[in-house]
Amino acid sequence: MESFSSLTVTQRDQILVEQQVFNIYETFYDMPPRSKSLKLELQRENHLGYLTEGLKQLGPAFCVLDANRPWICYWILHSIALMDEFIDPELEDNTIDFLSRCQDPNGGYGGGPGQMPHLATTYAAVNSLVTLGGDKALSSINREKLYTFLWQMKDPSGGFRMHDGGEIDVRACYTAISVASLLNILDDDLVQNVGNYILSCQTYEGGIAGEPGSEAHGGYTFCGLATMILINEVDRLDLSSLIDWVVFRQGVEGGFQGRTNKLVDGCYSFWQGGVLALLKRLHSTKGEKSIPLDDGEDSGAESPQSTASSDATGEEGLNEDLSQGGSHSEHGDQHDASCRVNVDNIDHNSSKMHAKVEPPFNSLALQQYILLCSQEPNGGLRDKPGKSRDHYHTCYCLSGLSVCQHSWSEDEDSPPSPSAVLGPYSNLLEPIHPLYNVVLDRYHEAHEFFTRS
Ligand SMILES: CC(C)=CCC/C(C)=C/CC/C(C)=C/COP(=O)(O)OP(=O)(O)O
Ligand SMILES: [Zn+2]
Repeated sequence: MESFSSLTVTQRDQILVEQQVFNIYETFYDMPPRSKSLKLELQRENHLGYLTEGLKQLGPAFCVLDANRPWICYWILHSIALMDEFIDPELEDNTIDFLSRCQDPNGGYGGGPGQMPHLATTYAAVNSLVTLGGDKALSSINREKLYTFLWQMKDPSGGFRMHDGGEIDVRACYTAISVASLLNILDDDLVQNVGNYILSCQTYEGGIAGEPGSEAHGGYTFCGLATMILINEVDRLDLSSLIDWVVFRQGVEGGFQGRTNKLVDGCYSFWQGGVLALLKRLHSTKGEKSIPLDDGEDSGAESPQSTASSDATGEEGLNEDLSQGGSHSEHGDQHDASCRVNVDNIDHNSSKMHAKVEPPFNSLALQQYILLCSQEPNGGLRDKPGKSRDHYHTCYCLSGLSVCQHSWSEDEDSPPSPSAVLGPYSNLLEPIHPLYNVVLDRYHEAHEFFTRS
């Protein structure tokens, strides 16, 4: 990690970088000989073409039985939004109508029209509509019925089921809490005991598993950490071992693996990179509020819990407390409200607002993996060379790229410095809200809409 951290990638170094990555692939994965036409440039036009074609296929002519169509909408729409592009108004209207037909009359969204509502497709549909933005999309969500659906999915143990009679896991907790937070319908009843469930899934390795007793995995670690932040109970996790676990998931190729001893994969650029972005924001927020980090001295600062409760509705953007999501006061007694977060592994020097924070992983090496190994020059992104592109990997590779570019700026209100962006500066994507993975300005619009309506 040390020698990777000291790498600087300039135009002059580009050929060396390509050689390095492809030597690794030839050696370890027996990939085809290195291509001469590799570029560190994001192939925006080609990605846009691939994504727009995919969205058109969801229209009335779509006849394949598929239980994932709101996901396909989200992966495509979010990827397009990350590139600061828009779809044409007719396609937008068709997409809103299509998602409305996936909405169950009793609340929540199914995988297609007439299918039973499911938490994962509900999350995907809501994020899609937030990404489209505008009154028609946002007001198409029946929030009252959606709340009823979320409540029906709540298990007496505290966790959530993915669907009626379905499995209880960390994904279900995240999708339920994320949707409720984004739509401003999160309350103490939904939050009750979720924290205990997530806590029971943190493993001896430090990452979070899908269910108690399973193996820590990047996807679930993102879901678990984001949920704990949204319900304002993040201090209950062992954040020190969590960050250790996630930074050691970056491989020599620059990409992240999802779990110990598995291959790197482009989609973990977001699941693992997003965890690091959340921890960074959490740390900055705590720094801004002078919460003691590691010295054991009482600064007289408010506890994270009391701070978040008082801020619950009035905050804005990434400078807001990441735990703005809901009402938490009744459950504050479930854990020690004065407990201190041991986040000293994140950055020893950043108790000051806007202190420069170096990423605790090699951000340029990850961008290099995304651009050189995951990017298909003809459009779309993939797990790794030798695999085919798909909309899921396109979405999460681009989300991970955005997180790399934006999350470690000195001043979060200004664009990142060119040194944070690998390749031409035109590679810069839109910033996201890391708790929901929607583009930040779309989040702001939705936040404003659901606060007033
Ligand atoms: C919001 C939401 C629904 C999030 C889902 C999070 C997510 C990606 C969970 C991971 C699921 C999982 C165990 C994959 C392992 O697949 P694998 O064995 O094929 O891959 P691996 O070898 O990389 O572990
Ligand atoms: Zn993947």
